[in-house]
Amino acid sequence: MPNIDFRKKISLARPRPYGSNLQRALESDRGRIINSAPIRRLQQKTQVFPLERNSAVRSRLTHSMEVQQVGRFIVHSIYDRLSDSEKDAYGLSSLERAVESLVEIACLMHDMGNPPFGHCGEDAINRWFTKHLKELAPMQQLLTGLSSETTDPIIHELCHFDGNAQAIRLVQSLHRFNLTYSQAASVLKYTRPATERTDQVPADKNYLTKKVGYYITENSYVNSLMDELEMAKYCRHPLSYIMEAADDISYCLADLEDAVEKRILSLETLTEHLKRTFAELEPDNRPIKGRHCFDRLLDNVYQDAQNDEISPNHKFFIKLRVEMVHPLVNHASEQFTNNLEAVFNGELNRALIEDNSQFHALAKTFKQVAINHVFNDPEVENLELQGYKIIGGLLEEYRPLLDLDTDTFQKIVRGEGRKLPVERRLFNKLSRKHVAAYEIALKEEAPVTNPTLWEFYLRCRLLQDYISGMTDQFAFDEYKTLLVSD
Ligand SMILES: Nc1nc2c(ncn2[C@H]2C[C@H](O)[C@@H](COP(=O)(O)OP(=O)(O)OP(=O)(O)O)O2)c(=O)[nH]1
Ligand SMILES: [Mg+2]
Repeated sequence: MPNIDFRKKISLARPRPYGSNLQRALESDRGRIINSAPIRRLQQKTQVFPLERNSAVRSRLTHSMEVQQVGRFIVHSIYDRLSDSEKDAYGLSSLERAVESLVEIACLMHDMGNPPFGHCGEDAINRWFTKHLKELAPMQQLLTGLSSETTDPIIHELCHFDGNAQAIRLVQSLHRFNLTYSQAASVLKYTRPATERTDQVPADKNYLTKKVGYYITENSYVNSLMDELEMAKYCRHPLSYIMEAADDISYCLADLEDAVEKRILSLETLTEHLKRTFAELEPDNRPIKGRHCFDRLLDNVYQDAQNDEISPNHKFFIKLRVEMVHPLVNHASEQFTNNLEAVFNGELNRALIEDNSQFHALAKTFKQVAINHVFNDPEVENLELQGYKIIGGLLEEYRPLLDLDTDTFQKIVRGEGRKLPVERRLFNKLSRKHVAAYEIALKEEAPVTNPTLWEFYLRCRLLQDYISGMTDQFAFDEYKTLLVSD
């Protein structure tokens, strides 16, 4: 019998403990997240289409609500799969409500740290830092005085901004939500510190560490969380697999629905692309467990939709979702229970639905069609180029703050920057919350021995906090404002 007890992974423990009732503790986690500004900001952040005005097209918020629904469905499906004696044996019997709540809120939170303009926003921040970090005056000085062993990890981290790591930073350092460790761990998809490169990680953990998981500023928080929940190095919390599967299942269909809504694809061309892509991945075109084969299923969905006089597009996706979500959710839950020990230990080195099965091919088909026929649409790419320009342009505008030496910057922080009119005004535009996090981190014990390097690192993080916290529209407006005043 494997040594699995989910009560070790789902508990009341949190940084500042209180209360003794798990359900109440999780209700409080829900309340804090649902009522938080980072969640509200998701309504104006890109899922796929930057600066989208059509509100029928998904934003990060509406996407996250759909992920929440799929996550909940997977939890129910897992519970349906387990017998009472298995639930008892794994410590899951009395935890169904807790698991459901943890997964739902993890799903709602999963993109909380994403910057404006989606993927290209992350990339734009990293491009700017990769290109300019070593040119900034304090960094130039540090590079001449310190060994590369000291500076390389910091440089690596600052050039790898990541939405997932930023979410953990929001939870702990920027908002101090004091969530249960179980809730926070459910969103922690990767547990590689951002100071480490991928080639420093064991090969059997390559998937679990493919992206950075957390920054140095959250290092001690993540260490406590991992200790508390008995998570081994580079391993995950079991519930994060469910959140990840829910995200994968949700967006693979939704991105295509949005593309049809935006008339990037018609139903006819979409159907053809889907058939062709699936045939390349699964040439034998076997029936999907308990259903028709994919081609026939698509034809049926398409024909049915044509009979709808009001909205064939809407009907097409309702039917397609019914046909696809059920098998994919079943598959995710089956993978969860079939690999229970590896999932419990957080060492399953892949996503639940990525197992080279027919279901994996289905999800891959949808994603591939989006990559080949949606993400490269000229309108999308033009908007993304604007996104790059806006993020890069904003960082360039704020660059004077990063070129100051520590003492001069500290003067501005203390309100003594009269002789630095531009820098002082730029500083005043930053969020007070972000500045407070910078000041608090400076007062606490530094995980980096050189105080100048640590201060400069925190200042870069402050700028990344500010830029990544913007919505698409705010970033655009801010860029226009600063450009006009140039
Ligand atoms: N416009 C556009 N959207 C993309 C591209 N690649 C992926 N997407 C969309 C597909 C999904 O709706 C969404 C997934 O975004 P995330 O940033 O959350 O990435 P994912 O969850 O796959 O990875 P991660 O959370 O970083 O492990 O972004 C792209 O090249 N262009
Ligand atoms: Mg994501």
